[in-house]
Amino acid sequence: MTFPLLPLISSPTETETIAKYAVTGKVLFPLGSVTPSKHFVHEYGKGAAISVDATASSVNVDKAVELLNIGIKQLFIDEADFELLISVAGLPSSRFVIKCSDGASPSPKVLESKASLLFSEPISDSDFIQFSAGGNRPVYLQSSEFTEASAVAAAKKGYIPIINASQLTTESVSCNSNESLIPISAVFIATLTTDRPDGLYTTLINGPAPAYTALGVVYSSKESIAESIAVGEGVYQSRKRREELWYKGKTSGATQKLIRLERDCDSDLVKFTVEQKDGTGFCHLENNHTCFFDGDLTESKEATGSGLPKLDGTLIKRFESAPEGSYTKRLFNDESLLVAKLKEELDELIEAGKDKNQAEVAWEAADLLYFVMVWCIKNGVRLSDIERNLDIKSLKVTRRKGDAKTAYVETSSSQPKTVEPIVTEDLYRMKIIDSKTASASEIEASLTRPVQSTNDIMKLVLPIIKKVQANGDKALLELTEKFDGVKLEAPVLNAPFPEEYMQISEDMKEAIDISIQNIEKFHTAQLPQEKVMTVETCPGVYCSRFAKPIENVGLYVPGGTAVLPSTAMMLGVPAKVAGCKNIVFASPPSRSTGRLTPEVVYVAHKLGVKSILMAGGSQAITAMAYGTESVLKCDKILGPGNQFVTAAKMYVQNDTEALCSIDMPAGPSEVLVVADEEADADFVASDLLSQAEHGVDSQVILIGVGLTPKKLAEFEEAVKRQACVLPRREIVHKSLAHSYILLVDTYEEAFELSNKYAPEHLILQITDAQKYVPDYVENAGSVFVGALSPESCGDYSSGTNHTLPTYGYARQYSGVNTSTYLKFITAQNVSEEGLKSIGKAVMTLAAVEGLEAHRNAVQVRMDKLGLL
Ligand SMILES: NC(=O)c1ccc[n+]([C@@H]2O[C@H](COP(=O)([O-])OP(=O)(O)OC[C@H]3O[C@@H](n4cnc5c(N)ncnc54)[C@H](O)[C@@H]3O)[C@@H](O)[C@H]2O)c1
Ligand SMILES: N[C@H](CO)Cc1c[nH]c[nH+]1
Repeated sequence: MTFPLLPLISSPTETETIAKYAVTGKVLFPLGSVTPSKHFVHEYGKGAAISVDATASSVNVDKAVELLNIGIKQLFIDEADFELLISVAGLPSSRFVIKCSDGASPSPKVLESKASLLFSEPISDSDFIQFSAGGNRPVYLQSSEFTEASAVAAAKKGYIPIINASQLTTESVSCNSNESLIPISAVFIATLTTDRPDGLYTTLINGPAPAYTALGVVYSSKESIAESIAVGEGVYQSRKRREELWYKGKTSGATQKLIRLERDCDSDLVKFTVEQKDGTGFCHLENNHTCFFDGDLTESKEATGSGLPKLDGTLIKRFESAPEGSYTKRLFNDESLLVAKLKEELDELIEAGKDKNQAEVAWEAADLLYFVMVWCIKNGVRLSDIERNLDIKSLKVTRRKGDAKTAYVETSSSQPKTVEPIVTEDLYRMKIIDSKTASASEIEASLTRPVQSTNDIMKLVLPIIKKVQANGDKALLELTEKFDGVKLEAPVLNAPFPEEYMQISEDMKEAIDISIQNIEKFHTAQLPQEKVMTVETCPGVYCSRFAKPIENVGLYVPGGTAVLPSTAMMLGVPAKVAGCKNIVFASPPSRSTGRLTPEVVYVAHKLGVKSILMAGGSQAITAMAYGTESVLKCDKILGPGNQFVTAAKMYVQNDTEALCSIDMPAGPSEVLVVADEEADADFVASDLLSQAEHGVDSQVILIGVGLTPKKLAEFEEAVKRQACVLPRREIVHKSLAHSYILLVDTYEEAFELSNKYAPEHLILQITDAQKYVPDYVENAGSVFVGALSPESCGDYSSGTNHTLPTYGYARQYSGVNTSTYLKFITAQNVSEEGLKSIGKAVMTLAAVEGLEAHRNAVQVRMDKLGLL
């Protein structure tokens, strides 16, 4: 446990005060005094953890993220802000201290979280035990009226008192010249216990970062601890002479600077972190830095620890006085040599990794780290500085994308071009590309979907396909357990489906019924107008075409990150309208219930589905394509899904053994919204977000036509405002990171870009939107015309289908429709008159192809009829 006191320091500029109380390991600044900057914690922390008190004025999500991202350990907030910052924005609760209202218990949500608590009055002992979760959760007590007695009493009870630094002193009780000040040593000592007969505290002495070497074990008394804090040095208690304090190094010169003071979990062991005076060790044996070392006569006292800390210690000595002619000295003096070595070693490390040779990677990494450390020491940076930066970075709550800068990206013609990585810290910001100033390649890159490497996915999917082909139902059960965490007895649920599997509310039934009705109406209208379409192409030649449903269809209803009963309707209704004989659903069971989504089962029941395969991903597609003991082999597989689903669909449609076709590659959802100055920012934002929330690989594009900067800002603000309160904001944040706003001057330009992108959904929130449809739309899965036509209507209830081509396939594919479930068969009936009309033409063409039997098939008939 750390020091049982948190000093409140009025400003980060009070560097002396911070240094004085850094022994506690933590400081608290008021929000108003903090101007966040990249190196804030490094510059102002003096090695202590910095927290910020924002209870006086509430913080918004952006500010909280900014503070946490620069390495602020904890943010003190009012309980009223818990909902927005933690429940809604999803920031990690462990990074907050919640100020609870006087006299009221913290809400159950707060108590279920990992947040620390702050009270302004002591609470009852039983509440303390409950709220602190038996001592696991830090509980702070803040009061401007603390006296030494009340601060000590609070610390003894287990609180961490927060006391203004102006009320504190590092002087010991006996020397405290100002009695109104509270000695921090008194608070620390009050919490200690000991079961030693001499009343002393066993004390562990540790070196500082980066080695944190245990130097030795000594003993402390209350007096020695108070004195150590007062003089800022290592002072301990001599066991032989109780009246004497042991000022470490007083005679030998091996003094210690006190860095940090802590106690262990049951407060009977004290830990001092100290820095030995340069060139000295702790152990009485001359060449030993620490007592836990065999020592040898050549060992230098400073080069402590092993690995990087040892290298750090050695290099700093070499930097100060490297022997002439040593390689390290040469490196320190010859910068171009050092830079060349850094690059050379990095290349060698990369090469070693390509060969997957572990011993060689470790070897080369050690070389590289050596040169990196030389570079850092030359620039005045120690290993402990680097480690501190790593620790600060580990406190970030949002990260940059981590893409390499363009100069470091290997480009090959097969790779889509990328634009500069998005390096904004803003959570819900889309990158803006102004077509007037952006290069053609930047515009093109903004219209490029996140790359999905088919090869990489195929490597994962192929073993699954093979497994299901070889082991059928057994493989399905294993894979469902592996990927969906559900252990099933059997992989298929056959109709009639048990009532208990479709328990849904009346409201839900009504919503499904209305939607099915509309989808059915629209898809029935798509059936061929006549049963048989016949054309007399020339006298006596009757050509006709009629449609027949595909007999067995397998419909995939996604169920990974969201349950999509709407997709069950979109796929099932047209199958029923087309007249498919056997309709099979496949959908992964829910992790939490281990069952199918009841709404999906209800839809299946309403549409007369034959069976439901309780599996997802590529295993479900394989089972439907090839069939298993209990899964019917399907002639066509339809439905959207993630990359594993899409990859498996692509595979089976190319395998003649499967004899199976697919609807289209329908992958991650996407939308392109065209909006002008008249558009309602809230409508536009809601449409963008409704697709961004589908999955992290979803992409949304906004094309702004003739927007003023004010309007653009309104759009951005609306996106941010709506996004931060969405339950799936984590997904939204990730998909917005590869989404763009493109600015153009004219509607024509907007449609040109949109047609190039070929979006799954195109939403037109522009003046007179209907005027542009259909003439301006060349490529799109489905179009939503006008401000009052949100895409959600098409997703669920208007009647159009939501299974649509993504990834630019709208250039050549249509969305799912009734004819997707039909095959069209042609027929002809040729009369004598017909043979007269075309017989000679057929014979002439057959002859030129050298296909005599073809020619003869006409000739024998015409001969018998006497037509030749
Ligand atoms: N284009 C459209 O018309 C349309 C319509 C609706 C949904 N969608 C899209 O469908 C997708 C649904 O994806 P989803 O993931 O939520 O559900 P999903 O049902 O497609 O995939 C979930 C399955 O993936 C498999 N899986 C997960 N991790 C795996 C791994 N590491 N290796 C192998 N298999 C693994 C599991 O079997 C799991 O059951 C989303 O991208 C959404 O945007 C598209
Ligand atoms: N927008 C998705 C098609 O890309 C379909 C869907 C289902 N549920 C909600 N939306």
